[in-house]
Parts: sequence; C-alpha cells; structure tokens
Amino acid sequence: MGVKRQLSAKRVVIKVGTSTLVYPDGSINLRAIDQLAFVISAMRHRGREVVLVSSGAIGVGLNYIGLTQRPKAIPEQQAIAAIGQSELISIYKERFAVYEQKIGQLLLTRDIFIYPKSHQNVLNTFEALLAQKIVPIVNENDTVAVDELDHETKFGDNDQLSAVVATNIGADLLIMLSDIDGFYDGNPHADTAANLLAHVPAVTDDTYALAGGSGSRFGTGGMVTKLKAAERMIQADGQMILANGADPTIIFDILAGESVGTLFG
Ligand SMILES: Nc1ncnc2c1ncn2[C@@H]1O[C@H](COP(=O)(O)OP(=O)(O)O)[C@@H](O)[C@H]1O
Ligand SMILES: N[C@@H](CCC(=O)OP(=O)(O)O)C(=O)O
Repeated sequence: MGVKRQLSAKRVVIKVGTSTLVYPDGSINLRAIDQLAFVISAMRHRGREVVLVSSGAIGVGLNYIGLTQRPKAIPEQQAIAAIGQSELISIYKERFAVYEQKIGQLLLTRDIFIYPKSHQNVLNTFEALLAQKIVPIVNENDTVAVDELDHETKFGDNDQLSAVVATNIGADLLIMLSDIDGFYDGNPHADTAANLLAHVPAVTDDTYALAGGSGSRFGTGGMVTKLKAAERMIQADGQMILANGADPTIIFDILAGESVGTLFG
C-alpha cells in the first residue's frame, strides 16, 4: 500500500464535465448524477463545505428536445442551454432530496468577478448558502455569456470557472472529474503508451506541452483548460485532483488520501 496523500479538504469544489453526466449516445447518466448527490450529501453531513460546478446544460438540453448534434448558431445553443439547465437542476434537486440535502443554483459570468460590487455579492451568496449547509450548484450563465468587444462575459469552459470559484471562496481542494483517469504524459486517446502521472507539483510550459484537446462530443475544455485550472489553484496555495468521474464514489477514495487520479500542487 502506498503512502497516503495529505490533503486539506474542509472546503471543496467538485467540477463535473459533460462527459460524466451524458453518455456518448447523448442520453443522461442518471446513475452518475445519483452517485454525485449521494457522495456530496455524505460529505456535507460529515461537516465539509461542498460546491458543485456542473456542466451539462447543453448536453442535457439536446437530449431533452431530441437533438443529437449541437446546433452551430449561438442563439440556438443558448436556447438549448436554457432548456437543459432547468432540466439538469431539477434532476439534481430530485436526487439530492433523496439524501435530504438542499441545493441552490448559481449561474455566473466572468464579469461578475471583475466588477467589485457584483464580485462581493456573489461571494456573499456562496457564504450564506454554505453557512446554511446548502450545496451551491454552479454553471456558466450560457444565455448571457457571449463575449462582446468591450465586455467579456464568458469563461468559455467550466474548468476555469471551477478554479475561479474555488480560489475566490478560499477552497482548499478542487476535485475535477472527467472521462479520463488523470493527467498523462501524452493524450492517451492518441498515444496508447502514455503514462498516468500521480503527482504534478507545478504546472509549467513542459506540462502544457503534454496536453491535448477534448475527447468527448459534448465537452469543450480538453486538458489545457484543466491545467490552467490546476495552475490557478496552485497559485492560490490550493490543490487540484483530476480523476475519472465514471464512478463518482471515487471522491471517497480521494478524500481518504488514496493515490487515485493526478494530484496537482
Ligand atoms: N495529457 C493528457 N492526459 C489526459 N487526457 C488528455 C491529455 N491530453 C488530452 N486529453 C484529452 O482530454 C479529455 C478530457 O477533456 P474533456 O473531453 O474536455 O472532458 P470533460 O468533458 O470532462 O471536461 C480526455 O478524454 C483526453 O482525450
Ligand atoms: N456551460 C456549458 C459547459 C461547457 C463545458 O465547459 O463543458 P465541459 O468541458 O464538459 O466541462 C454547459 O453546461 O453545457
């Protein structure tokens, strides 16, 4: 048995990508959502403060209206996000209720963190929710977030949104669940000889050189945005663990200090 990781995890942000929530054929992975609700409720009941950053609005929206392809036009994508977000949050609400855990929904844009008043307001909301033992569920506000010339509202991907949220609320740990076991020394989908890296203490140019793009049909981030998130966490003296979300109960192993996935920082 290997040495256990020493983690500080009183306040934890968990990010789940579309690939964890939606099967490759476009149907919704209710099992994964239920397990997430179970794990997060158990964490909460043990006194941890947990924020969930969940993608999936577009993936769930496509399924809801019976489309298999994401439309190209931005207004149509935004409409699908609006449809999917309400469906996604109602699934979460139902599943969390089974474990007697209440949730709140926060839809954020990048400019919120730039303007001091709105920044403070959103931090106040997080603190008030956490103080009331409620699990905030965060997504980008896709119906608003389109960049204009002088007004950047878009994070573009939830990997960076999750790190911005985590650093702003002073989370110790960001757990990023994806469709891959961790960070490899090459894209495992392109290079079968790539090796999983258990620990990446610092994110450097050499680390970025090992990252490739997105592997799933509905995801947007790919590995580069996950590395940017890790870099942001490390700069704020936090840590990030990238692990496979196929079975979200992996979070119990992560919190027990088992060597699963990749630890950054
Ligand atoms: N060095 C790497 N290590 C692991 N995965 C990588 C690497 N480079 C590129 N990838 C790709 O990144 C994908 C995960 O990103 P993404 O598809 O955006 O997932 P998510 O929907 O969880 O955000 C992996 O499935 C893999 O194809
Ligand atoms: N806000 C978008 C998320 C886009 C995104 O970052 O997706 P992913 O790469 O799966 O985390 C949605 O909910 O569909």
